[in-house]
Amino acid sequence: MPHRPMRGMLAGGNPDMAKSDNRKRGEAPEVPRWSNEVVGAILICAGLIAFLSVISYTPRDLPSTGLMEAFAEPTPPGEPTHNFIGIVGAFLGFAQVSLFGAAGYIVPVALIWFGVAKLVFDARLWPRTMLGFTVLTLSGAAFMHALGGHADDFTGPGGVTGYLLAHFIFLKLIGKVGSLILLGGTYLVALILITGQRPISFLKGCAAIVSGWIAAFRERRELTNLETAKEELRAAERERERERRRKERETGKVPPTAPAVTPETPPNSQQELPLRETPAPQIFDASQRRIEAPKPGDKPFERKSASHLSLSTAGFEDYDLPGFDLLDALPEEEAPEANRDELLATQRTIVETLRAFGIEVTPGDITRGPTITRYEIYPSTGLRVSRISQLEADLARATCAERINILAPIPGKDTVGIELANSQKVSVPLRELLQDPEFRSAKKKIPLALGKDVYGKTVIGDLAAMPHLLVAGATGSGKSVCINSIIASMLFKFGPDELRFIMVDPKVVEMQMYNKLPHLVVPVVTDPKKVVAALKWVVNEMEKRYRVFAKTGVRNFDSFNNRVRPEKTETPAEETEQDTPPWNADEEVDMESIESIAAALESGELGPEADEDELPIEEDKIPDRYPYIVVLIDELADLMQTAPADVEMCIARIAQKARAAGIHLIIATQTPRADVVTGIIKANIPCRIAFQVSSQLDSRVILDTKGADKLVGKGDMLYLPPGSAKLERSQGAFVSDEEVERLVDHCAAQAEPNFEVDIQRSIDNGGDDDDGEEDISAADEELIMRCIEVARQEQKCSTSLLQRRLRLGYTRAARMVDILEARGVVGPGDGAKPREVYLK
Ligand SMILES: Nc1ncnc2c1ncn2[C@@H]1O[C@H](COP(=O)(O)OP(=O)(O)OP(=O)(O)O)[C@@H](O)[C@H]1O
Repeated sequence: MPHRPMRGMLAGGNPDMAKSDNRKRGEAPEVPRWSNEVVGAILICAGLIAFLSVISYTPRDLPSTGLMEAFAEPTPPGEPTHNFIGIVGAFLGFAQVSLFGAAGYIVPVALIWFGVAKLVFDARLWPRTMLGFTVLTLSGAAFMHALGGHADDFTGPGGVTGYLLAHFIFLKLIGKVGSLILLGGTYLVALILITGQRPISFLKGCAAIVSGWIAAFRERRELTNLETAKEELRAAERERERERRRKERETGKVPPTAPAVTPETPPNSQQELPLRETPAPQIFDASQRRIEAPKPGDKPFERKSASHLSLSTAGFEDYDLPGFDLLDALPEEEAPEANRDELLATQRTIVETLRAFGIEVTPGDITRGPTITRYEIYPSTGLRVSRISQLEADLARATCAERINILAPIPGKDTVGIELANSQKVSVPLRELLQDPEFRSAKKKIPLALGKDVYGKTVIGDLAAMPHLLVAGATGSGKSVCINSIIASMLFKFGPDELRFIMVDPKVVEMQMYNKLPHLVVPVVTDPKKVVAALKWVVNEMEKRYRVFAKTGVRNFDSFNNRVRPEKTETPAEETEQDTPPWNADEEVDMESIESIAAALESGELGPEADEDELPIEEDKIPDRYPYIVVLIDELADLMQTAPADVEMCIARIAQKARAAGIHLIIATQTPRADVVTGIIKANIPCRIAFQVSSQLDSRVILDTKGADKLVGKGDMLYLPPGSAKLERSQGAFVSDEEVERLVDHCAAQAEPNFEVDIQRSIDNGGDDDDGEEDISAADEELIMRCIEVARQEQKCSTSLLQRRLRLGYTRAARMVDILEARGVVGPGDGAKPREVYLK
């Protein structure tokens, strides 16, 4: 019944109130009474007369005699009356205007309002509405007077009423501003009482309508532009076709009588756009295994011969690398094959949904990976691929997918990919990846079995090339499993003499099972306060390695380990250096590490270059080979809470320079916030793995782009390989805790944990290699003297000052400052301020 709300509004200002009013009157049907209609008609007529009188009122229509003389304006003789209602209208208009001023218009509106209510809706004259109109008229008149400022003149814009109310009450009591606020408010309240409408909702509604119009207008304009562009494209194609046929006719290929066929396409329709010629779609099931089972006792890697390792195997000669048997056997049964009909049905749904939105596409290949299936589509010519991405939510609804990811386009391809999670996931056991020839390839120095991509290709990273890795994802997304696979990958290839771990685990639970590993340099570090010390030790170790490289004339870790070693007992070192090339001539030249060492020498990182004696590396202390050092940090957030500046600085220093020294960092976090994974850390760790995160913002923190928020969890990951901007989506390798335990037990049975007591002490002491003044060499002593001289001259001392003046590396300069403090030459540190010098 359309009249009900209107009736409610007219009668009581509120439709609900009108209804309740009806209910109160009982169940009997309401019979309109003739008196209501008569009263209604009279009120409407009176209202119209009053309204027309007031809108056409002019004082020139008033008679300029008698009482009216004071109010009338002179009229040229013979001029007709202006008022629509004649002389009566002139008087009526005068009455309304002089009584209520500008608010005089409200009176006829009220009369018409009540008239319509009575006549059309048979409503009662609801007292609240009458009260509303009265308040509206009075407050309107008083407001106009207060606004007009005619303090003692009742011919002002508020009429007599406005004058009396405003002048004698409001302006006197609350001044002009107060009156305007109060009267304006009262006016608004009266309007709400009458109409039952809330002005804010009303304005909001209006704004929504206007913004809807604007959006529709924009969309129409965009569509028009698109159609114009397409039409131009089609015209150009037609023109080319005509030209081609003309040429063919001229060269005689087509008989001149043959009619020239022009592909006429009706304009303005996406559907009629030429669809591209595309290869026939195919279905690939990449989730199936293609690896043959290894023979019992097979290993991914065999230990290198003792002769090759020279002296480096001390204590680990009999170390036996783990074999495949330590991992669970791959299930005999293959994963269920993809259901072709189901895949084709989903593809049809995708194509039809897009078509329903006016986007014409051709279906392409379907690839079923272990976790997701990728449906490729070929967009028609001239279609903006971003239009497909905009329909993400609609495609998710149509395919009933929980999460959907649209690659528009698939990097390196001319198709758009729509990725949907499989109803049945196929796990990727670590063993399957280790059996892959790529894992055993000699090209990868530190192979890491990461997972399998949607095309079934194994994703094997090389930590030596990365050279550092950031792994991030929400809790439960598969991070720990990934870290375990990474550690296991390394354990399968390296003995404790070839690779050592420093594991940092502030959460205490994740890495405890590795405490037995003979590969550990020190037991798993769990105290966040000691982590900085451990990292500082790594920085020192890195710088020490660089000094050794400089001393032996090699450029990097590989050259050092593969160099021809001097016969210590027979040949003096100098002669050997002359006789043998410093590095293997067949090796590729690593310009980066050369530059890195040159820069390190330049900046004094490797100690003052002029004086060879100052290098605290003695020939007989140079080891035969260095092991890789892999620093694993599980939960960066905990460390960043304890000592953000130190941790960030150490990570940045290691990340910048450690590659050529054979030191690599793997950092994991479940808190991908910008204050944890800071810009400095990200800039230095370009290689990343992201597991599922909760928001696009988190994804951007890890990968600098969205995508990780669209992952489906449990090992579904995005991998940003080194030197590439192309993210690879894959299913992470799965290794169970039992498998890891078996692997660790195997390694532990081969060799005792060989913790470095000195390093542990250094970490306990705060990260310096030298614990105290006792270890200061003669060369150091001379340097200390030079530092004291600088401090005395400058009457201030800081690490950066010593770095600058004596061309020292940071660690060395910081150590000098500590020694000067211990000797009482300089005062204690005070933030960034230089220290006080006691020696005057
Ligand atoms: N690659 C994978 N394949 C199959 N299932 C996986 C994989 N990775 C993880 N899962 C499943 O997800 C669960 C959670 O994984 P995981 O413990 O690695 O998460 P997490 O991100 O480390 O969480 P937390 O930070 O709480 O430790 C595992 O118990 C396992 O069932």
